[in-house]
Amino acid sequence: MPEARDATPYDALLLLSFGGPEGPDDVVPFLENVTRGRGIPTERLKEVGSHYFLFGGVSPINAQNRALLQALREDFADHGLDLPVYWGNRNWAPYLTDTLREMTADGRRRVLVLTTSAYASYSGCRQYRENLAESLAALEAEGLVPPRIDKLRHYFNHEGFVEPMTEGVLASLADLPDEVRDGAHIAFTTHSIPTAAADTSGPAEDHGDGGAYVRQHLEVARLIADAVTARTGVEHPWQLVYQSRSGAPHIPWLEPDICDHLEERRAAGVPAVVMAPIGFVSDHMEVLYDLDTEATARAAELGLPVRRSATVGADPRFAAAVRDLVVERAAVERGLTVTPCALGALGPSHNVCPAGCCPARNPRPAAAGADSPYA
Ligand SMILES: CC1=C(CCC(=O)O)c2cc3nc(cc4[nH]c(cc5[nH]c(cc1n2)c(C)c5CCC(=O)O)c(CCC(=O)O)c4C)C(CCC(=O)O)=C3C
Ligand SMILES: [Fe+2]
Repeated sequence: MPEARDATPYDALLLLSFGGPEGPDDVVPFLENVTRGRGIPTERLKEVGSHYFLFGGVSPINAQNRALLQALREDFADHGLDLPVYWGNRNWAPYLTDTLREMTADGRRRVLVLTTSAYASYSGCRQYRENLAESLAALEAEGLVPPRIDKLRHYFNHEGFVEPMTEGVLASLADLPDEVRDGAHIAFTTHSIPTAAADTSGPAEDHGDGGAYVRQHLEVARLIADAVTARTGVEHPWQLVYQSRSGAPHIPWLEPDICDHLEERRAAGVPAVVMAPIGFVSDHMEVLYDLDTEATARAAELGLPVRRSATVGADPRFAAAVRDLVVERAAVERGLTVTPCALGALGPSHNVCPAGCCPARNPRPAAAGADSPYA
């Protein structure tokens, strides 16, 4: 980790997230924003809308991003890192374009972006880069000169991301009844995506066989499982499984689904399961509905004790990891040699997405990468 608390040449950090509805009237317009031009069946949209209505039309994601924003500001202030932090979303207020307009008005010229997605994939990386390009184009059309934008590298294997989740799994195991704890299976979960998108995730050399998306998740699962064994002396069997599938049924998505997996593990005689949502940065709707509501009800029907472990959310260790990533990248941009933090075997992810990284089905301009039309 570079010692200097120096973010030069950057003059701001932008937290870029998904956004979510904040009341019943927001749900339908929010879903329209999410699904514009993506061909999601109406039935699926009604179903997902009902998940939000079950929680009063409020997604927890915005409150969680506000908490993360606060944790980042506190961490930066406590460690003498003088860098303002802004927040903008893809699908709901505060909208990315509005935030970038404000940053331009504040005189920010060199911005670093943190997305609330730790892994490579079209949905978790390039789509955010496309959103940035759209917003930059919109501001230019207003006659403004927006800042130059870079994106932080994927942080799935950063210790400040892995450690709080390891602790979460340990807490879930401790919370299980004594007689089933040592035999518990760990189901690491992430968002299902089309297998075609998984196979082309990450840079071209990672394509095929689930791509960088599956490989990065398998690595985080292994790191957590090994750390759990190191702490408890018990080797828990584990598997990477998927959740929150959408899209048309005839298109293959990553499987198995968590609910089918619970059923299959139950039939195999597993006494308990910890569901660890390593694919997500906070306890948003995917976690509260798909795991805490749907999968937990399925487990109850099966008579299978389950616990769901915590995501990193606004954990101070995650905020410290972001500071580390900012200082590291700033040093790289200044031409210094750094030792990036990366647990496990995959090594630190690239700083700049190469051309052809997580390609879109319908190519659109994307900022903050080697193929960016912006400086
Ligand atoms: C990889 C991935 C992440 C993790 C990385 C990241 O965090 O970015 C993620 C996160 C999230 N996804 C979210 C919500 C939704 N995702 C949808 C649809 C889709 N997600 C996809 C992938 C991902 N999604 C895909 C391939 C689709 C199909 C349509 C398309 O190709 O775009 C839909 C439409 C309805 C449906 O079909 O489910 C909704 C409402 C929320 C907000 C939750 C809240 O409100 O608390 C969050 C954090
Ligand atoms: Fe999603």
